[in-house]
Amino acid sequence: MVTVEEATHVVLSHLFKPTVTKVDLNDAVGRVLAEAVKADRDFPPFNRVAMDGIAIWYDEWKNGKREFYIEETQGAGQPQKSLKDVQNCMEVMTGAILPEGTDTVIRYEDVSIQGNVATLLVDTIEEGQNIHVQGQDAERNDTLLSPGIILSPAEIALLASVGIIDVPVFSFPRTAIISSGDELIEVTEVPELHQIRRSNTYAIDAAMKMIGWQSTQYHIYDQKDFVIDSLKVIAEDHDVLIVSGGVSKGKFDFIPEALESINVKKLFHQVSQRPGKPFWFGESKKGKIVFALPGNPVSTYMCFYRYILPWIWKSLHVKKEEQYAVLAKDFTFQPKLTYFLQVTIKNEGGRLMAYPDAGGGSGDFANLKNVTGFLELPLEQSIFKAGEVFPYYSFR
Ligand SMILES: Nc1nc2c(c(=O)[nH]1)N[C@H]1C(S)=C(S)[C@@H](COP(=O)(O)OP(=O)(O)OC[C@H]3O[C@@H](n4cnc5c(N)ncnc54)[C@H](O)[C@@H]3O)O[C@H]1N2
Ligand code: MOO
Ligand SMILES: [Mg+2]
Repeated sequence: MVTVEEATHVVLSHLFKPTVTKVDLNDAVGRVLAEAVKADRDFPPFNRVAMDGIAIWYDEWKNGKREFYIEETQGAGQPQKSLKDVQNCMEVMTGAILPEGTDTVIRYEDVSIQGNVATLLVDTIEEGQNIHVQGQDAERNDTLLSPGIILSPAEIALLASVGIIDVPVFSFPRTAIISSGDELIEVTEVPELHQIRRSNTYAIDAAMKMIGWQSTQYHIYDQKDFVIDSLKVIAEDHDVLIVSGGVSKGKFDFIPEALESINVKKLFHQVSQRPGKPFWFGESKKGKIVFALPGNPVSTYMCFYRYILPWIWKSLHVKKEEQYAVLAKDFTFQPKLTYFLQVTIKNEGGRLMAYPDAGGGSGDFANLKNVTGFLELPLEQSIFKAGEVFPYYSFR
């Protein structure tokens, strides 16, 4: 048996090496950027007029000039124009390149225009005002985005602006989610009294889909040879196997043995945690990773969030901050195990308060809909006081 810390260390030392693939910019949100992106031009690429109005040469105003003859208009999308006489002005529109021979923009609200003459209505202006200066936000060749960023709408805008339509992203591993157990039937079937519809693989698949990770689902029955043959075949076509069930002490819990018989080396079996103690983890000679999660639905679910999610993020070079929350009510847990306490998070005055809602054990997956995640309560402690801060893992 290993501790949660040891298990975490082992899991995070056996990462998947992602390949780089290209996705269309329109499909890239939520994906993980695989290469650095540099500015192809300055940001902004020219001195950009930031207000609709007139552009003047500031020194003229400084020398007392308040009325300016309007030479012409510089619109957005027009090549740069030139002020012929510094005593004059040019009408300018937001988004236009600042005309040559001008250095200051005055808003329409601050001038009165009669015929071709603009007269200032304000007493003070500042040199260079209302201009978004070339290179102010970033310079050409500056690194705008680094690999390992999860692309949000903000990054999509940057990619668009530098002309990247085929976005290099890390690909997820080819992943199989495998349920095991003779009691489990298809969602579409009507169960006999002793049967239940399988739900774990759907939950895991859904959790994966939320981050853009696709998988294929399989089911295997509790016959040893069938388990061995099935796992062998499935392992051929996948980089990662996530198995649910069949890893404990039961007569029909063949998964660990079957995995070792197909040369998946056990890296640990059993973690001093609740739920999810029978968790088995291994790697094949070909570098295929196997997470064999305990079948109780809450165990499967929590092990996914506690181990597999951090594992995939680290594999894809994504840096995720650890989250913490404040226990909102006293709680006691005596066994010498790390306890994953289901909680509902409420933001109270900027503090994340975690309200315990432990549910009815690791078979009670109906409780998962009531909570937002879990607190990790350390093994060496058994009395947990309101106000103490613990690592928080979110389901949402
Ligand atoms: N003698 C012992 N018995 C058990 C121990 C132990 O240490 N000694 N550990 C218990 C713990 S903790 C857990 S967790 C379970 C883990 O069992 P398995 O991984 O072998 O899982 P199964 O036996 O196949 O199933 C357990 C339970 O979960 C239900 N299940 C499984 N898969 C699904 C699914 N896809 N959808 C919905 N429900 C599923 C299954 O029907 C069982 O009720 O072992 C304890 N026993
Ligand atoms: O881990 Mo078992 O996970 O308590 O049911
Ligand atoms: Mg079992």
